[in-house]
Amino acid sequence: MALSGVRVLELAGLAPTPLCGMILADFGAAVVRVDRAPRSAVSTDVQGRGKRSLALDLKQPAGAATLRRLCCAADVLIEPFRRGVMEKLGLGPDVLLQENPRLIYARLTGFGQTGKYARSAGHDINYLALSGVLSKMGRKDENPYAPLNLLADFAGGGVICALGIITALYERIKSGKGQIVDASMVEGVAYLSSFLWKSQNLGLWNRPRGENMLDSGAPFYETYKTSDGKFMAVGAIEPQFYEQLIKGLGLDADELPSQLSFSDWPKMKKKFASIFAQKTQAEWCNIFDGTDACVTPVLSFDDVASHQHNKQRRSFIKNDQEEISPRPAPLLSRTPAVPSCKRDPFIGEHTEEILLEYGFTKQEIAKLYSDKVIEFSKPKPNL
Ligand SMILES: C[C@H](CCC[C@@H](C)[C@H]1CC[C@H]2[C@@H]3[C@H](O)C[C@@H]4C[C@H](O)CC[C@]4(C)[C@H]3C[C@H](O)[C@]12C)C(=O)SCCNC(=O)CCNC(=O)[C@H](O)C(C)(C)COP(=O)(O)OP(=O)(O)OC[C@H]1O[C@@H](n2cnc3c(N)ncnc32)[C@H](O)[C@@H]1OP(=O)(O)O
Repeated sequence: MALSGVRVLELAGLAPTPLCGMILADFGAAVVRVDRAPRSAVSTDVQGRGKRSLALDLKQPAGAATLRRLCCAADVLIEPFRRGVMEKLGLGPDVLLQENPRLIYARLTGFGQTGKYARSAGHDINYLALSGVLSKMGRKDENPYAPLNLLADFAGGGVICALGIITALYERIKSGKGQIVDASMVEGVAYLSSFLWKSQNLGLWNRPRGENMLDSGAPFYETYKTSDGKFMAVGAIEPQFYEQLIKGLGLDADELPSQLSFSDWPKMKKKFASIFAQKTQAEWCNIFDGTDACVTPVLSFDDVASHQHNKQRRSFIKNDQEEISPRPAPLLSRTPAVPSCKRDPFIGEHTEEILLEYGFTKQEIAKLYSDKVIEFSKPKPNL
């Protein structure tokens, strides 16, 4: 796989860092999740695919020293804490990069390492708000609306941080040097919104929130309820595709206002809604599948893996526990990701094997264990 041979230490955190680590693991990196000791009963990391777990108490000097030693033999460290936490533990980049100048030290935070908010708590919605992007989201006359915690946490956070790490690894081939990746989710999601910034002069966003073409203002870029309580998504922007939408809906273009007549959009939405409400989702799929009308079913998580297109591409996978999840993307032709089929690791499940692999002796491990610096967890056999 593309990242085989790359050793990653991921300090356990909430949603974004686990995704970043899982992406690297899916593409072949050996990812160790460093969990807290004393450990909580259950890990909150549901994105532990392909990782191993080491439980380590970083608050004890011997625990911090253990991490320092691990970092000497690692390529990447990902830390998910707010500004100053790692420095307080004596694990700041100045220390770790001095000991291993090749280390990529990735800091995945909400607000970044500098600035007024660097030490403040926050979550996806706060980062999205500060990026300016949240102000653009939501329907007409409603408050801004955060689309789950997908944008800041995962797109602007986990994925952008993975991009930073891979870029730094690539650069290291030339320079031989590691560096710090300061991945702020505010900036990550702002960067993702470059199109919004750069398209302002096109008039795409001149109207209030919820009244523009791509923010649920337009009748041809909207979701509609079907007679069986499901939904269809319509994205017929270009005139030639809009024409096919109109045809599929059984309307006559000559009797309708022009596609870009803003003042007619609310009326047209009502018209489209009443038509979509007359047939089931499956019936609309029969009409629109195979056309360029840009009309697709809004699939539920129950239906998505069995949809013909997704099945044909094997876009969803099942692990040993029969749990379905999305296959890693994108597809690389020669060295595709090979996601692990095993269950996620228990906290501390691989403590001993990881330490041995990183050069600790059995005696050193026994001492760390008796000093309660590390913990082991053995999976219980199935009854
Ligand atoms: C919207 C999302 C968040 C969604 C998360 C939810 C899905 C989950 C959140 C709570 C979960 C539930 C809960 O845990 C209870 C149940 C548990 C059960 O097992 C499962 C069911 C639960 C109901 C469970 C269900 C779900 O999992 C939850 C609902 C986000 O936006 S995520 C993005 C958050 N932001 C960031 O990641 C940005 C950077 N980080 C931060 O800003 C802060 O870390 C943050 C997130 C604000 C948290 O602040 P906090 O004060 O808690 O931490 P830090 O200041 O960073 O300091 C960390 C301290 O921990 C010490 N430490 C770390 N590792 C170790 C170690 N190995 N050993 C010892 N000590 C360690 C570290 O030294 C720091 O100590 P100090 O505070 O003394 O300096």
